[in-house]
Amino acid sequence: ACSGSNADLILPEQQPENSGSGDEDDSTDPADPTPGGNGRYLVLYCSRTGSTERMAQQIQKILDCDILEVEPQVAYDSDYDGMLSRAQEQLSAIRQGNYPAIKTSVEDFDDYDIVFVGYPIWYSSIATPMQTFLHNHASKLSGKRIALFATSGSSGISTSVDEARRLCSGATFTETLLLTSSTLSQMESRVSAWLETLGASRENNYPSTSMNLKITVGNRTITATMEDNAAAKDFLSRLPLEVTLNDYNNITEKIFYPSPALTTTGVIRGCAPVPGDITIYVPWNNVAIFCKSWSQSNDLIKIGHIDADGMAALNVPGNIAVKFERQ
Ligand SMILES: Cc1cc2nc3c(=O)[nH]c(=O)nc-3n(C[C@H](O)[C@H](O)[C@H](O)COP(=O)(O)O)c2cc1C
Repeated sequence: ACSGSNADLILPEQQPENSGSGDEDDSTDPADPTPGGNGRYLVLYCSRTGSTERMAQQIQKILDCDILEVEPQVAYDSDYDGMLSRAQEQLSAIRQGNYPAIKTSVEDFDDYDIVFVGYPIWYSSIATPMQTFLHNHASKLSGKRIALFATSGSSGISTSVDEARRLCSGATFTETLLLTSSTLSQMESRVSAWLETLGASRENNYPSTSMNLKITVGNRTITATMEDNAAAKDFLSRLPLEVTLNDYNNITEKIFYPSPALTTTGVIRGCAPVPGDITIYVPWNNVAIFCKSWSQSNDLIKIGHIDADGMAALNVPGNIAVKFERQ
């Protein structure tokens, strides 16, 4: 038999149901926090021995955003074996729908566009306090982008991603980041690279009240003002965004399909579009920027309007590559 070079791996990752391959990032196709302003980002984490906490602090340091620890009602066991059996009991209770109590709750997530959610992997699952938090806040997290990050001995993250998706079915999930015991030392570079991939930066960490868009079309920059509704806010939360606008209906509209579709839940419908209106055509989930006026439709939601003479840059035939950014 091979001599076990992995013999010192900790126990839990040997669980039969876990074939986690370790430290690769699993891409998914996608209050009352401590002071620091009402930024676009919130970092939530739970951590028993500090690894996930260090990762959370690293994210917070780069983004200069709010951070909040999710704490169990009853403190973690300092005894490792004791913690293993308690975790197993709690995980099986959760399977029966009984979530262990936690101390932490958040009033709402209105100020945040991306909520970072970090946890240690326990038996391939999300550590139990975070499972409770996600369960308790599922409806409040609906429509938010959630960026999962985790630490583990060596297990993969995919089982826990599936759990999070089940717990918060109304949220959208970004690419994730996992650090295992063998990659923890690369925390700084891995976290920075990940945040870059997500388009999360300190510069973007400002209140989501700015409704102004900058749109780059070739070498022209035009601007737009967004509506104050959930669909427009969802659009703003996706920025920066580079897309190709296609002609529709003989250049009546310039359209593209956001993926995933923008939220339209609870947003008042109905619009008689005029040139410059940025809308969502609800049956198809496409964004349509109107170049010409069109008749009133209850399937349209207005999410913004191109300012001043900006439409001159868009009202041209053919496909146009554009970049939307916050102003
Ligand atoms: C109850 C429990 C279960 C664990 N299960 C696993 C596991 O299934 N796979 C794994 O690789 N590591 C497992 N670990 C190790 C932790 O995931 C790892 O040490 C993690 O980095 C701890 O994060 P923390 O310092 O933020 O608490 C487990 C640890 C505990 C306490």
